[in-house]
Amino acid sequence: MSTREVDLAVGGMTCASCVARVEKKLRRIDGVEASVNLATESAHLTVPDSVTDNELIAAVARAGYSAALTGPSAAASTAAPAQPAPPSSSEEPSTRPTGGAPAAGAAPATTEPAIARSARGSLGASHFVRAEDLRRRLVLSLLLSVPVMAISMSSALQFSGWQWALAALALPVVTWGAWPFHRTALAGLRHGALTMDTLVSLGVTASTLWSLWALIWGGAGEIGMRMPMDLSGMLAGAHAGGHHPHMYFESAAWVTTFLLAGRYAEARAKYRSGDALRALLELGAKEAGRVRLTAPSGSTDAVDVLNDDGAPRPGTKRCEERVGVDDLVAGDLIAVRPGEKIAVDGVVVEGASAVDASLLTGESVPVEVGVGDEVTGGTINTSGALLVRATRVGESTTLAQIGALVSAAQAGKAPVQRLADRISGLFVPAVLGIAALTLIGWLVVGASAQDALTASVAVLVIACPCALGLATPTAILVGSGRAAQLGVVIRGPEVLELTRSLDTIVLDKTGTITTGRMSLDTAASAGIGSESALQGRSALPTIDPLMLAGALEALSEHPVAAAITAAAHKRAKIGGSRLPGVEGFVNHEGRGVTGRVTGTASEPGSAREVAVGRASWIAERGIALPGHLSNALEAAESTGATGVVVAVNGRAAAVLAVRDTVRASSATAIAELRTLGIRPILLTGDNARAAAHVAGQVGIDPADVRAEVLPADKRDVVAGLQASGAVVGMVGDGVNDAAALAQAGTRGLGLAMGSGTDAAIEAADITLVRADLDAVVAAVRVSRATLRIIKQNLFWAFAYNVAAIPLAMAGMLNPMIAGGAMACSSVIVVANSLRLRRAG
Ligand SMILES: Nc1ncnc2c1ncn2[C@@H]1O[C@H](COP(=O)(O)OP(=O)(O)OP(=O)(O)O)[C@@H](O)[C@H]1O
Repeated sequence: MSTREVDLAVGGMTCASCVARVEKKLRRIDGVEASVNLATESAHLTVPDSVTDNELIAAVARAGYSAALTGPSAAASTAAPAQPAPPSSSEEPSTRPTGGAPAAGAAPATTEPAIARSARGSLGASHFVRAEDLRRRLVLSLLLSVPVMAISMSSALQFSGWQWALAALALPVVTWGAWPFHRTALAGLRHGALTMDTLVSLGVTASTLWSLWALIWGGAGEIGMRMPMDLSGMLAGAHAGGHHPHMYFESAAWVTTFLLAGRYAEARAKYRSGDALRALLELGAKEAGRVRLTAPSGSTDAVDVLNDDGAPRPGTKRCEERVGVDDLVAGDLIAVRPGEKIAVDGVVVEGASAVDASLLTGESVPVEVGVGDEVTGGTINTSGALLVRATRVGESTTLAQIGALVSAAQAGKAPVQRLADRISGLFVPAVLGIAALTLIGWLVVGASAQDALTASVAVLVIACPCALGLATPTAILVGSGRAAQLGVVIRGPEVLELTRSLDTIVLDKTGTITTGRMSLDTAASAGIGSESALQGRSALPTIDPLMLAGALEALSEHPVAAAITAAAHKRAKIGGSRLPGVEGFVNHEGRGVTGRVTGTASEPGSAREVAVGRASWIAERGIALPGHLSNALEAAESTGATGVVVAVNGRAAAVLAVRDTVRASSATAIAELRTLGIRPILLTGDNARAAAHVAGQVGIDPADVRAEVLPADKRDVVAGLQASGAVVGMVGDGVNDAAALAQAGTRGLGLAMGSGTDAAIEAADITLVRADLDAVVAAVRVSRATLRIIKQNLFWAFAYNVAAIPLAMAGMLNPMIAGGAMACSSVIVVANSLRLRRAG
């Protein structure tokens, strides 16, 4: 059965039991897997293709909540949201066909750009509107509740007819102020759902109705009557006796006010914790200069206007127009001026410049790009003008994918949270039962109806485990938002849990501890002619091994290869020649490259078998290293360089030393990992001497260096450490690290450098947007802090409910104190989670 993923925005959920209810309804549809998140008000679903979006939306509606589609849908014709799109998406819907049937009527078609747009526009908007609404209700409730409390508590203020004034002041609070609770309670009840709001609404309604009864029929409304209320009376709650039944307007009003305060704090936290994600998405360009080409013949067909490598043909007319990024498609040509942000992921087809990717990767040095180089959306073109052909636009750009990863992390649920959801799903009926038992129990032992009702109202109000529902999501929201701010993208909340027990971190060398940008150290190399010697000659008697190696390495993507090719190109330029051609190129992963280098203009017809790679592999091929080359290799490696051997026609011809620089932050980051109780291990495919040199520079124990490990064996090193009981985190960047990253993820964590290859990022649990080991420390710190906060939050929520219910049953808790204390626990939980904004 083929399935698809769907994301819904779910409106109206207020408590953990709402979450349980929506999940239950969705899961009732055959084959549907649902994960609903209260904090992000969203649902992530895996559904069989046979189930339409409308069925899903209807299921949520049946549970008493609203739903609208926000994420991918296969069926464009059924993808219209159940409610009109929020007014924030003022732009007209995209009209570009997406391959699906056009959406019927005026409903906005959910084309990919439309989704991207709505994700950006509505992110946090609903939280903001909700927070504003709650703020208005809170302010009015507070203004009215203060005099209600003052009059109730001080007999000096109890003027003639004060009871009626009290009722007049309290009624707007318990009706309009508490409306958010009543509304969701009623919506739930229509479908037989008992949620946390049912409890709150019941508590407030019961105390209000009781008070109205007392006022009108019970004699409490008698003009001139006074009703002192002191602290002991409040604490004694149900036992505060008197000639007339008590009124509880002040309780109802303050319960509402406290709860509104808690909900307001929560809505604000949700809005603010989305800030980091909004900031990330804001990084993207909003507009771009799209270039339309017209051939002299008037044709605009690609074949007529573009040459083979995608650059405009000479003589074509260019016309540039400013368009929104949502209107771009892959294949569009985009002009990027100096200082402008690049709007898409693409390939440079014309021009050269330096691109500043610091926003995305934290790498402060701009990278030189020229024709054929890839550029990433969100980076800034600093110097020259570029013409870029878009390869990925909108949702598929690197930037959008990072954003999607962050929101997926926020929408997923940690195992601890599932537990909290399940518990609260059972909690409501249990509490209603306890409240009923309390009422009956007190009546049976002969208490007055007033005492019995007060105790049972206290149970209802105290039991609302709103704090329980907030404990995990708020911590994850704030924690993963904070992590994103620090350049750490966490794939899912379960990842947070894993960092707790992390005790070993395996660090790849090239590109992780070092920058991964290598250059040839000509002084340390041997067997290649010096440049000054070359300049005087027109043609070489025998072609230089560096040129042969450079020609071959031009076809490899390894950092070592890039360094050799760059040096060979430079030398070719000086000599006024070009790199020779190559046939039969083979890449031997983690070892080197081989191929046949064909003749140059000066030596037509000659061809040489060339191998470039690590010395041990060259030796395995039966090629011995003469003494002077062997000395050169040793000398280069002992200073931390990577030495590779060039063999021509079965004989070692040269040793090339390439050098990489250790990242400035690596040593301090490794020291900090140690203070976090994590043992750093260096894992590299490079030679043992270079590895030991780097380990010495950054402070890794020589015993913890694993060098000359082939890519396939890197996984085994991680597995071996795991077998010895270690919980391993692996940090890597290359394709050769992907398997080890995935292995680490089975019982620990895989962390990929954001500057690394897609394969590494795909395999990792955490992506470090900042190419710095500092980010690893930040990831561990934030994750540990988040987990600690989740546990504290759960403790507060549980301890509070468990301890308070018996008190309320015993009639020792006045409903007002119960409501206040409960709101406090929600505020404690939210405030506790907000502490994560400074974590890391
Ligand atoms: N294209 C290549 N040209 C020359 N030598 C190569 C090439 N590819 C690999 N090698 C040799 O094999 C060694 C191991 O390569 P591998 O890709 O496994 O690790 P690495 O990238 O150097 O280091 P790390 O494992 O720290 O990322 C390199 O140090 C180099 O000596």
